[in-house]
Amino acid sequence: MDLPEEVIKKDFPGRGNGLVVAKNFPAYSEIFRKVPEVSVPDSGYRSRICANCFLFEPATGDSIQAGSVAKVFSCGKCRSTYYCSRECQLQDWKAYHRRECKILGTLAPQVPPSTVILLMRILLMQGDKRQRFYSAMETLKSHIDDRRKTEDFETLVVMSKGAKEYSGTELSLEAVVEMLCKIMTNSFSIPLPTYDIVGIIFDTSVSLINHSCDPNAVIVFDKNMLMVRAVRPIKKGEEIYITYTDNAMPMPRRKEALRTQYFFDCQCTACCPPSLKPDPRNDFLCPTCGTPFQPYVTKPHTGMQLYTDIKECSSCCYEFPDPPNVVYNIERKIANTGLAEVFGIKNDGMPREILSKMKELYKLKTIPIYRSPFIEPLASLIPYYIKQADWDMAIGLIGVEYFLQDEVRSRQPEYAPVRLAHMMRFVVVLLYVILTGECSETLQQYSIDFRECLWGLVVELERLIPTVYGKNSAFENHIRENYKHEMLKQMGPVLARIHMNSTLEKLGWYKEMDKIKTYAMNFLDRI
Ligand SMILES: C[S@@+](CC[C@H](N)C(=O)[O-])C[C@H]1O[C@@H](n2cnc3c(N)ncnc32)[C@H](O)[C@@H]1O
Repeated sequence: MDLPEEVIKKDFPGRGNGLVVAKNFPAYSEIFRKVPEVSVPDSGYRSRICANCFLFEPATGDSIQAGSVAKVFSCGKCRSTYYCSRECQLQDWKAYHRRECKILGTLAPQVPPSTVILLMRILLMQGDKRQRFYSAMETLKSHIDDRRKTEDFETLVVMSKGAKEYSGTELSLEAVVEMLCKIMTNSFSIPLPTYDIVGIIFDTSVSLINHSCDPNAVIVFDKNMLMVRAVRPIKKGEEIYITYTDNAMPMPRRKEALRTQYFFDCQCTACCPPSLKPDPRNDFLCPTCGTPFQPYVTKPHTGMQLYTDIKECSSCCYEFPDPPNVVYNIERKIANTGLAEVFGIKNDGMPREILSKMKELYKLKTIPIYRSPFIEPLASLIPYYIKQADWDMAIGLIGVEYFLQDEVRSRQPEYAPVRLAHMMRFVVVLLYVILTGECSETLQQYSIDFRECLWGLVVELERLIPTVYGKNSAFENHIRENYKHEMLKQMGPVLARIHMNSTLEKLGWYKEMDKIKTYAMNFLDRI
């Protein structure tokens, strides 16, 4: 474990070790950065990403497209590990690959799950590196006894058996299972700026960061460089918190996810605030007047005491049917749609099904569109409609995401990495619409100047990316070189000068974006 001197490991009763800062960090500053100790590309991306530096070019808002990654080539021996350069290949060979290459070659064309490869990389470590890593791992939580009680435990044992056999480790199966449990508790996924998850990392210092649903820090990657960055000011002596779950979910669902995946009952300031703070993630709406209400009790509670008693709307005095089960009934309706479990489109019929279920819930007028369970399903529809080149739908959904959901889902929307990913996707879609000239009559009625919208989004992205990723990140360079320069070139010298020397306000960007917002709001009633 190697920590910079500004960060100190500290034991906290109830949550184990955590990291605190030894000096003040202003908002949007970098707390520390490092190349993670062990990283492995996700199986789905293995042949399209460099296993050493995770080189990518975020060319679309949704997934890596052929041609968007600098050309990678496979290791000539195992043919299942890819690199962008001989230098990367050599570095990875020295660090890990020389010990796993033969094993992967024997298994090819099958590739073990990335968690198993990661486990093998740890089992195959040797010498000083092994000693240092294993002793840093010792105190990390495995939750093995909790995991033993879960349905998935058998799968973990099978995966451990595989890794033990392939690696030929002298460790007992029990020790390997415990190691896998530590990986499950302490590894993090690698998101591209587009929010595609392309791999996992395990790092004995980064894994010490504890969770809060109201985090003060975020982990981002610039290629394979991991950065822990403050999203608000963090005072000397304060603990660093990131979020482990989908932070757009309402409190009971976040708590459930943390309990089942990380085995703790979250008592953070968002789950048990010292004073009653409105949190839009927990909003329900009065179906008559639309006033939000917050039904969850905010003291440490058991499942039984989760709701406060809601009898009538505090604003219009509408009497809710069936008190005190109001919220329970709404939550049951949400659960019945299955929408909360939708994280991607798996078959052709699914988009229509998702849309009709969203409509069903939207019509109840009791759950606001800006919160879960509308967020994930809506996000998964966007790439589908982009692929269909259905711009009416794509722009409508992106508009809802950008104007209505992002403002609420991220506490500091301007500085949330996911918000930037959505802006990037917005850019890509507008570009398609402009290039193809395909714009339906419905969209035309709004007289939107898509070029102006696109220009403003690119300028905003260029301004915001350094606050999240630091200066000169691959993402920032990509936006500048592939979008901004190109747009300026296309405008010609006169227009380019006007745009470069003017504010977005003067250029009328906000007015044009408002037209898309209006379109998105009307779109909600139309679908
Ligand atoms: C990635 S580890 C964080 C480091 C950990 N505290 C340790 O000592 O190894 C995740 C585990 O830490 C604990 N943890 C993290 N955040 C917590 C929190 N807010 N409250 C209680 N326990 C927490 C849980 O046991 C969780 O499974």
